[in-house]
Amino acid sequence: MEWTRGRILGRGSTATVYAATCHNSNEILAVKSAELHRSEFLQREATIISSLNSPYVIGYRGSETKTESNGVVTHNLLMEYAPYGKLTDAAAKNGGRLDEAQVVKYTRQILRGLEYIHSKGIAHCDVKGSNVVVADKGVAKIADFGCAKRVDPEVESPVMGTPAFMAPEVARGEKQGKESDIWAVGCTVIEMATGSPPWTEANMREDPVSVLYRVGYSGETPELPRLLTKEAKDFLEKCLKREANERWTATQLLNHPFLVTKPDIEPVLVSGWVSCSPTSVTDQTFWRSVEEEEEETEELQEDSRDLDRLKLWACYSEKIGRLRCVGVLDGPRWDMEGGDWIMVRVSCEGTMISGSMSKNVLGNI
Ligand SMILES: Nc1ncnc2c1ncn2[C@@H]1O[C@H](COP(=O)(O)OP(=O)(O)OP(=O)(O)O)[C@@H](O)[C@H]1O
Repeated sequence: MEWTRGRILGRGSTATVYAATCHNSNEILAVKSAELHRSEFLQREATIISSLNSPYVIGYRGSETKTESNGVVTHNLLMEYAPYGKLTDAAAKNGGRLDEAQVVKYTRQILRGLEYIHSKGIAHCDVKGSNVVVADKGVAKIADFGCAKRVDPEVESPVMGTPAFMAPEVARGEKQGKESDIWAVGCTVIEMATGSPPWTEANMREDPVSVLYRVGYSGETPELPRLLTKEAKDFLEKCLKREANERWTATQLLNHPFLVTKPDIEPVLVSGWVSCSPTSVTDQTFWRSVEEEEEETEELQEDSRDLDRLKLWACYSEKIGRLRCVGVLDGPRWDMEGGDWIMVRVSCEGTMISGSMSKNVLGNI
């Protein structure tokens, strides 16, 4: 497919997402790109989303490896473009949090997406507000399948995701599946309703290792936002059961009174949401040359590399290093996206945190 790269829409821990136009159809696309030698997650994501087709999952438009004009070989995942950005942007534009009617609407759409994904035997493994995008007509769609995997109880696979959204069994490194996605839906509802992920007391915000310990071993469940109705709190309790097998499924939750008794509201699409995104291919101010972008990209990449190297590593290396020393963690990937919460992706053979040893290790931190 012939296409032209436009400006940067967003940057994740593994790739950069650009707007692009398709030459044949003039459709605006989102193209997620990574250098080929660092595109393992992107290629996995492409394989997974190419097998999916739902109005509540970001649409697949193709994937390819390409040599750019500067000689760099990139892998590119072409996707449907979501003009209203991330769900967390929607909350930010609404004063930091969404009202309950909006929470209901988006939760319903997220669960419809998850019901479909789960029916295909796939777990998303990183459900959170910043991995849900708002597409045409204000429809929320699940995006970023970089952590997703086929659920197979026979195959041991590393746990992934974002600490504040991890279910207890994931934080302990035991297993990760459809039930863990449901816990993350509960956390995402809290995030939409309050503007912050769960476990965000002042003294916990900066320390993902403490969050992992608390989620995994404290026996606590996240605090339910006081302002929510009784129905909403009951819904959250069904998501946030510490025992994975007691959690409701996506299908059951779609029939919970919190979601069935209220009609969908019309989306409130505040124009400010689209501050950096085109609404049509004729929005020429949006389309800057790739050269301009490349300059900016190089600068930003340099900045983010510095941030990665200096700040994140300095902050966390000591604690994480202690875990790595005992073979608990190997090669974690850190990302500060989503406020103060970092994403953990582990490329080791086993699990991230295993059983009682890590409990002791974490207990010493
Ligand atoms: N289809 C899309 N349409 C519009 N913007 C998008 C789209 N997909 C992603 N983005 C933007 O690009 C950003 C980065 O995308 P994404 O989260 O998929 O990258 P990532 O490298 O996998 O990030 P993460 O660190 O969360 O894994 C998003 O936060 C969002 O702002």
